[in-house]
Amino acid sequence: MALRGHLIKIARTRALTGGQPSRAQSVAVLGAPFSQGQKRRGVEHGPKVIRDAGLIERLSGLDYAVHDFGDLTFHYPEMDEPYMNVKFPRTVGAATKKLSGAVSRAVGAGHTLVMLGGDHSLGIGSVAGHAQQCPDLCVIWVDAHADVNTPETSPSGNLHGQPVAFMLKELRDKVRRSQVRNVEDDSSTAVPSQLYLFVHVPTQVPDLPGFSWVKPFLSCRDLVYIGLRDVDPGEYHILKNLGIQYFTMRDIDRLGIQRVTEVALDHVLARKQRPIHLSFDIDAFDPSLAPATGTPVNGGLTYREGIYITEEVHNTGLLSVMDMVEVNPVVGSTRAAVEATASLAVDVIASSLGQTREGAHGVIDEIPSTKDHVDTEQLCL
Ligand SMILES: NC(=[NH2+])NCCC[C@H](N)C(=O)O
Ligand SMILES: [Mn+2]
Ligand SMILES: [Mn+2]
Repeated sequence: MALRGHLIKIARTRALTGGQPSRAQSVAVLGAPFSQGQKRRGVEHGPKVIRDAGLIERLSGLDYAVHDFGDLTFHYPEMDEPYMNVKFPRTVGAATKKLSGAVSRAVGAGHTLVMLGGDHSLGIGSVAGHAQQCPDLCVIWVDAHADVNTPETSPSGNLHGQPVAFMLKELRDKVRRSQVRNVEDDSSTAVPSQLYLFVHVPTQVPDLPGFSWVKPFLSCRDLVYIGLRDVDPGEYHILKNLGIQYFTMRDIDRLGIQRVTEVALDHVLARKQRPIHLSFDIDAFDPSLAPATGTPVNGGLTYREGIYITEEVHNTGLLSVMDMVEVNPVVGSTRAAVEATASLAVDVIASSLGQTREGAHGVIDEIPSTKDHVDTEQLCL
C-alpha cells in the first residue's frame, strides 16, 4: 500500500503542478544560424550540430508532434559600419526583426517553440516576437553573463552582450524621466540619488540603426537570471539600480539549486501564472561540460544543476518559448568536445519539454495490486 500511495502522490503532484497533463500538443523547432552579434565565426552552425545530436528524434520520443521549420535565412547589408562602439548594428537589427516575426507566427499558431541559435543577440528577436503574442510573458535568462550592457556600457561592442537592454522598459523610461527632471529642475542637488546615477552613468539605449522596430516591452520584475558569474561594471550598475532579481553561481553555492530555482520561479510566477520564455545560453554550464562556446567562464553549472532548472521550468506547465544559444562548433578543440556540447544542448531542451530522470512520462492510472507487497518490500530496502 505504501508504494501505491507513493505513486498516486507522484501522479497527483504532476497533475497539480501542470507537468504532464498540460503538455503542449506540438513543438516547433526553428534554427537561426546567425553570428554577427559577436566576433567569433562558427556559432551560425549551432542549429546544425544541435540537430545532428538528435534533437528532433528526442522530442518525437516525448510524444510531441514536432514541426521542424528549418533554418531562417538572413540577408546581410553590404555596408554596416559600427555605430558608436557597436558592431554590425544593421545586420543584427534586420536578423532579429526577421526572427521576431517568425517566433510570433509560430507562437500564434499554437506551438511551443524551440529557437536554436546562433548567438545571444537573437534573444532580442525571440523574446520580442514572443511578447507580441504574449505581452504578459516572463523571462528566465540562464547564462554566465547578464547580457544587459547598453551600447555605451558594452566593453566589447558585441550585441550578444546587450539583448536584455533592448527589452527593458524601465531602462529607457528612467533615463528619459531623469533627463526631463534634470532639465526642468536647475539645482542638481534636487535630483534624487537614484536618478542621479542614471544621469551620470551611460545606461541609455540609443536608437541604433536597424533597431527602430524594437520598442522596450519587458518590465524588470518579469525577468530573472540564473548562473551569472561574469558581469561587467555597467551591467552590475543596471542590475542593482533596477532591482533586477538574479542568482549568481555563488548564490547557487550558498543556497543550492533547489532553493534558487524555487525562488526564481516564484519571483516571476507568484503574482500571476504567465507564459515563460526560457533563454538558455549554453555557457551557463561549466566549460568542462560545454567547451564549444565563444565566451566560456569557469565555475559554471553542473549537469545536474542545469537539468534541475529545466525540469522545474517544465513542471510549471508554462514554458512557451525557449532559446538555446551560443553553441559554437568551431571553438571546440576536438570533435568530441563539440559533440558533448551539442548533446548537452539536446538534453537541456528535452528536459525543458518534459523528459524526466525517473523514466516514466505518463500519469500512472493503475497499479497492479498483486505486486504491491513485493514492491513495497523492495522500496523498504
Ligand atoms: N551571450 C554571451 N555569450 N554574451 C557574452 C557577453 C560578454 C560581455 N559581457 C560583453 O558584453 O561583451
Ligand atoms: Mn553567456
Ligand atoms: Mn548570453
